[in-house]
Amino acid sequence: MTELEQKELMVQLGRSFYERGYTVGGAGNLSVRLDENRILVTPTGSSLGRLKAECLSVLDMEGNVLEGDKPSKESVFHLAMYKANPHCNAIVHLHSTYLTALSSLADLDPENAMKAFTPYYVMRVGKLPVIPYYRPGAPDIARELGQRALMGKAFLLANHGVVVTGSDLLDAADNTEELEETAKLFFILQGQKIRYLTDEEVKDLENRGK
Ligand SMILES: O=C(O)[C@@H](O)C(=O)COP(=O)(O)O
Ligand SMILES: [Zn+2]
Repeated sequence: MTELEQKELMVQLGRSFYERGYTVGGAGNLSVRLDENRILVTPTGSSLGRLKAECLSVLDMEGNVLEGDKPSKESVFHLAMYKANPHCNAIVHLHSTYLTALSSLADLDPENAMKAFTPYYVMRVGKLPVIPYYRPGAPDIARELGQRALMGKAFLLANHGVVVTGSDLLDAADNTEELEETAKLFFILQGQKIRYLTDEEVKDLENRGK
């Protein structure tokens, strides 16, 4: 995919997230690895519904702006994850409703905020570790995500939202949508007795994915 096509895909994906209610206002940010030395990231304060290809920020791996508008204040954590995990090629950060609700619950299991009760969740994401609360843009988020970037594809930021990775932007978007849908089901099922997948069932799905 050319650089222009990557930019156009980011604009289109941002609009699609916005129009389907996955993001509101100026919340959230997206990024993609352009090559080993550069990433593309959404500008700070921008609505994902109204991105413009020519305004998207191009950064080197040290965070220097090479092109475009002032980058997301979270570009530090995006860069930390790309540096730590060579298989991570795209990142979606959203404050989507059900995942942000989940991130606001007390006493979440820090290793996995949502145990599996559907196979597709295991096949796309698997588990959802929790990063403790830090203010948005804090370098601590970058440190924590950098340390854990090799451990999974998705992370819940306590009292904030979700960070999801993928092999490319569309893969990261599909992982995000599956995760949000699973969180929605989790809340719909509150008060009911959920049959969680057993450890054997989870392992069987994980093995088939290899
Ligand atoms: O929650 C926040 O403030 C940020 O994490 C965010 O979602 C939007 O920040 P920018 O990407 O700098 O607009
Ligand atoms: Zn945020």
